[in-house]
Amino acid sequence: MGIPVNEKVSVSTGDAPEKKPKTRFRSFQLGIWEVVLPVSPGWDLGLVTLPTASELLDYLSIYGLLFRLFGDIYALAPRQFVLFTIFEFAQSFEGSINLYLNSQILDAISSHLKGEAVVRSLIVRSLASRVLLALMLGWLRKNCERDNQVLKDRVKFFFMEKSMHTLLTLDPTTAEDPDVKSKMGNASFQYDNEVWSSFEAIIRMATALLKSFSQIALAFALIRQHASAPVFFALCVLQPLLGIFGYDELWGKTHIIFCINKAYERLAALHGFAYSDRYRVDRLSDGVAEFIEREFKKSREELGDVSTEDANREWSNRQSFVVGSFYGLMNDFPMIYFALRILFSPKGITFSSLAISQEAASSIQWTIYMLTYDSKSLARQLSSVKNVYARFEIQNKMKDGVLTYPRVLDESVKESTGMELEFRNVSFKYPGTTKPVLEDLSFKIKPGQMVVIVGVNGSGKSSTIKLFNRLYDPTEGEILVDGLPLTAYKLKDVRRAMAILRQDHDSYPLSLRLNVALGAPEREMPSDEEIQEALKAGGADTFVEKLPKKADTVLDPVKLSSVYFEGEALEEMNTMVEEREKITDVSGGESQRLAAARVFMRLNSGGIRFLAADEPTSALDPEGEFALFSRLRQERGGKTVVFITHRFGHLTKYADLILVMKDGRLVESGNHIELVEKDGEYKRLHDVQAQAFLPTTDS
Ligand SMILES: Nc1ncnc2c1ncn2[C@@H]1O[C@H](COP(=O)(O)OP(=O)(O)OP(=O)(O)O)[C@@H](O)[C@H]1O
Repeated sequence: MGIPVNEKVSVSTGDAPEKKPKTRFRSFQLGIWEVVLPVSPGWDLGLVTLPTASELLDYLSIYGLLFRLFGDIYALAPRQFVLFTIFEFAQSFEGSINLYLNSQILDAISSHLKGEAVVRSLIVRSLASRVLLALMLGWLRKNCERDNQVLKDRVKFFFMEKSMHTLLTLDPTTAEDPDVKSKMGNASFQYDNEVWSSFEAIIRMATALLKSFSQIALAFALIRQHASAPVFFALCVLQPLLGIFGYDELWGKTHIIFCINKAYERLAALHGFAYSDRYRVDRLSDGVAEFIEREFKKSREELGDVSTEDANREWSNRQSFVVGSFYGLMNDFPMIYFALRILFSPKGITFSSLAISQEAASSIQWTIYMLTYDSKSLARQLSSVKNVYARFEIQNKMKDGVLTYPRVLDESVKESTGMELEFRNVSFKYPGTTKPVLEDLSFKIKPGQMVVIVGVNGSGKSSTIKLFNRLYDPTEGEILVDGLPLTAYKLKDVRRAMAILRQDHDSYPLSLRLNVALGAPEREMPSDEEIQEALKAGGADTFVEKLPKKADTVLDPVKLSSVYFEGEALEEMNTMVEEREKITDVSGGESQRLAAARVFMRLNSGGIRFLAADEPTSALDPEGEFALFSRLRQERGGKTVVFITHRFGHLTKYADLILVMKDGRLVESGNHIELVEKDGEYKRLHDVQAQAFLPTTDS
């Protein structure tokens, strides 16, 4: 292991230096790359790093998890679990049985070569046993396949469902916590089965160990009469053992590789620009293509003959040829030893002892390699299992209330008049930020009122709406709903009584029908008529009608196809994939109409006492905007309604209350007439809009 040139050692400060132990890094230059590696507190042996005491303790706690893991998997499919484990362990004896049978055949061949009598039945029995064993294991393997698949899928979906449940119930503050984020990880639907991979790796390691030990034990039993056997074994394991100390590859280590050659970076960027579909139109305009070619040539010249070999290979190239040759020669030590024995002391060496020793020794070599390679990945996989289980323990930071909502204490009051909402000196900062986005906000919205919140960009309007349904809790102050603290109610109940059309709405990667049906998630699938009604109310019916699959269109289908193209069928196959996985583009306005349809579905499902619409018309044409506002206003009956809009001309004249926000504060409140008379922020915003419609005085 050579010490790299240009090595620098640095210490990371991290985000919270007082909490995390500081990591030391070493960095050095390899060709056009800078490689940064953490300096491990353990003893770095090249291929493996011996763990520190605290890491050892950590491993022990991880191994405690195995009982839970095995218990859970057993409970999911007891029969399949038992079959899988028995089969895997049974396979580990295959090697030793074969070794034993081989030794019998080799002994017979050896006797034959020495001109001694051969026991034919022994050879036949050994050969037949080998064939029988291969057939039996093949048959078992085939029959276990289905059971293994069942076990694997049950494990996959069990942990997937549990992880999804955690994810779906996280409040935004908890979800944004870096620790929670790292526990949740990035899941891929098709390939993510980390728990199964870990389980398989554990079993694989255990069976490999068993296999090697049984082979070694048998080999010793078979050749123990030869004094040379222990020396021979020692030579066989020398190579892999020394390999642990001397093997020095970059890929097995934690590292970052940065490119530090500006010309190479520019070449990569220009190449990306030339190949990306995204810039096709730009490339064709204004002579951009020639510019790219010219710059590419210039950067190529600037790069010169500097090696652009990847960093992993550059790393390996550093090893001296003497060390490399020595490791190569170590592979042949056993053979060299036998050759020398034949030259100087041939007594006791037989043909079969040589072959059996060689076979057992290669098994030891393989086990050592496997243990060194797999132990690292096993530790990683076990810590990912630990992560999976830690996910299920994540507690939401936001505490749920206990009161049901609505509080129908008086049975005579059946009809809802809407929700009463009061902010008392509310201030709010987003988690992880220092600047309050809302400051000392106090207002009261009476049941059934129609309220419009106005203010310039960034004044805090959307943040206020996020506090209404407890996406976040205020950092200071209190919000009351129907006279009681919002935090006292069951979150689910309060959210169920609200319909919110958010500004940053999105279309879901599901069919348009489901996009709308999700407005009323408690219900069974709504009928076609109900979906149509909601689409119509949201103004989305016309564009949905024009789509070939109408409400069954999936805007952005999940890509599960995998294709390998070769030869003439290429074009047709391309078309087949495109047809199946075609993305249906909708405009911003159409997507907004779809979100509105979802909210109408929610309103139609009943029980809604509060409706908020945060700039629901920003992408709509004026006609669409007017129609949507009119339909939303019609929904007022029995509800408190809050609108946020920059184009408030349609609305403020109907509003019972207008809240004017600026820099996170409430600067004015009242109705349209009162606020115009006040001649303040509202009047200013109002006049800017009115100005656009006045005749221009320019000549
Ligand atoms: N998730 C977030 N994390 C941190 N800061 C945020 C977050 N969302 C909004 N902000 C900040 O909070 C402030 C108020 O934003 P908010 O969206 O509430 O304003 P707004 O009045 O609705 O603006 P607009 O009219 O542009 O929609 C802004 O400075 C914004 O950058």
